[in-house]
Amino acid sequence: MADVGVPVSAHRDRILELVSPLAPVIVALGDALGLVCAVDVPATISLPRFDHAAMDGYAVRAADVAASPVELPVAGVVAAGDAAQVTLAPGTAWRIMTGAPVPDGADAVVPFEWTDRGADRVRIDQAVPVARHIRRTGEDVPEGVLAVAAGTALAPRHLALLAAVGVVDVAVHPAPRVAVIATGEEIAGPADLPGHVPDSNTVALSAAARAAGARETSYGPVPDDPALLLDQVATAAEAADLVVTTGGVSAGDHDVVKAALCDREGFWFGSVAVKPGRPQGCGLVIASDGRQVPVVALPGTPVAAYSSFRLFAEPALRALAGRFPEPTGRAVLDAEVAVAGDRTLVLPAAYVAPGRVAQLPGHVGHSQRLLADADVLLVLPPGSAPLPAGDEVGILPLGSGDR
Ligand SMILES: Nc1nc2c(c(=O)[nH]1)N[C@H]1C(S)=C(S)[C@@H](COP(=O)(O)OP(=O)(O)OC[C@H]3O[C@@H](n4cnc5c(N)ncnc54)[C@H](O)[C@@H]3O)O[C@H]1N2
Ligand code: MOO
Repeated sequence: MADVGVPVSAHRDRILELVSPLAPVIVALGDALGLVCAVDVPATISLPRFDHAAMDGYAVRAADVAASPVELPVAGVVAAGDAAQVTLAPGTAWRIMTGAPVPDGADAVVPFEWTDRGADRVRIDQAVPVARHIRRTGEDVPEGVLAVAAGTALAPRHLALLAAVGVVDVAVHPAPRVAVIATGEEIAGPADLPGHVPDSNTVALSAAARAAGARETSYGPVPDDPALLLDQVATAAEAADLVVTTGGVSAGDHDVVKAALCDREGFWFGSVAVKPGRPQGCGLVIASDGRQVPVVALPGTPVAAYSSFRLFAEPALRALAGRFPEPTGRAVLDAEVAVAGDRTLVLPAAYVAPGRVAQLPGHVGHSQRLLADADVLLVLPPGSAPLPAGDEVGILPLGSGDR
């Protein structure tokens, strides 16, 4: 009887042990989207940078307008961008624009709507409390205080905050470089030969790598020649942080990846208790600059290749990019689902309502059609009893367009 294999989590952990976050690089904010901040970043200037008006109106002393309506002489106009710091004499007002520095001595801004908008003198119809419509220096983020913490995956809102606190570049873990190598005589040979199979794995895994935030390069496909495969892996490792192969890992006479790498120190090939995707492998090769480059060897069967990429290669990419831990998606089953005995079962499913999923009908093991139609992959742990409707299960989201 076939070996059931090691649990999915054990194989993922074996791969994660081969991986550590890539050394930080400094990039301009404009190039940092999606990358993970490698260090705590403090504010280099306060936000706001100076006390400024939050409304167009008149800067006053609140005490001078307490008995409104009152009329005050207008000393002049301050606009956003004015460099000179002006002073408010008691019993006067400065006409002030949103974003302009508040004159020394002023402690409130009266919006235009509560005045007659006068130029030389202004009638103020309503009293304002001290501090009204003034944004104080550093009230959002004081200079020197943490703005974005190490480990943050930089989204547009983080980049905006960093820019606002005077940061122009940031130390990040770079996007990992992934090399994808498909294998197999039927993939590598001339397309017009009978028996040729289009290389869908290179397309799928390159795109999945990009969707996971990596930069991908594809090599091959490589025919069933172990020496050629070793060459290609070595070439790929020179310019990659992770090498992913597909095919050639099971028990056939021409299983080229296994044949080329299984005797290498530190490589493991064997069965993982998951359906699809049982035959798997992993290990490290050394690049000429001394870098240890992890190799994740996935099965060739296209649905198994894709789901195994999500289960085993994507966590490695996240770890290289400094992202921990893996987010775990959950959804509720809308209908009963049979499980796979002693293996984890990965099944294409669709949302029937927000947060509720159902297995796609017509599942026949390795359907690329169902994978394309699905919204999520259910990840159902080993077990014997079917999972009833209403159970919460783990999912790998597939998304619309981003996965
Ligand atoms: N005697 C056994 N046979 C098989 C076992 C086993 O345990 N004992 N495992 C089966 C399972 S499960 C899987 S999954 C496959 C995996 O085999 P390989 O990783 O060696 O993959 P290949 O044999 O190279 O290809 C399998 C299948 O996928 C097609 N393929 C491969 N690469 C691509 C590609 N780039 N694009 C599109 N399609 C691809 C290939 O033509 C084959 O049809 O082994 C089972 N056998
Ligand atoms: O385990 Mo394989 O990937 O099912 O066919």
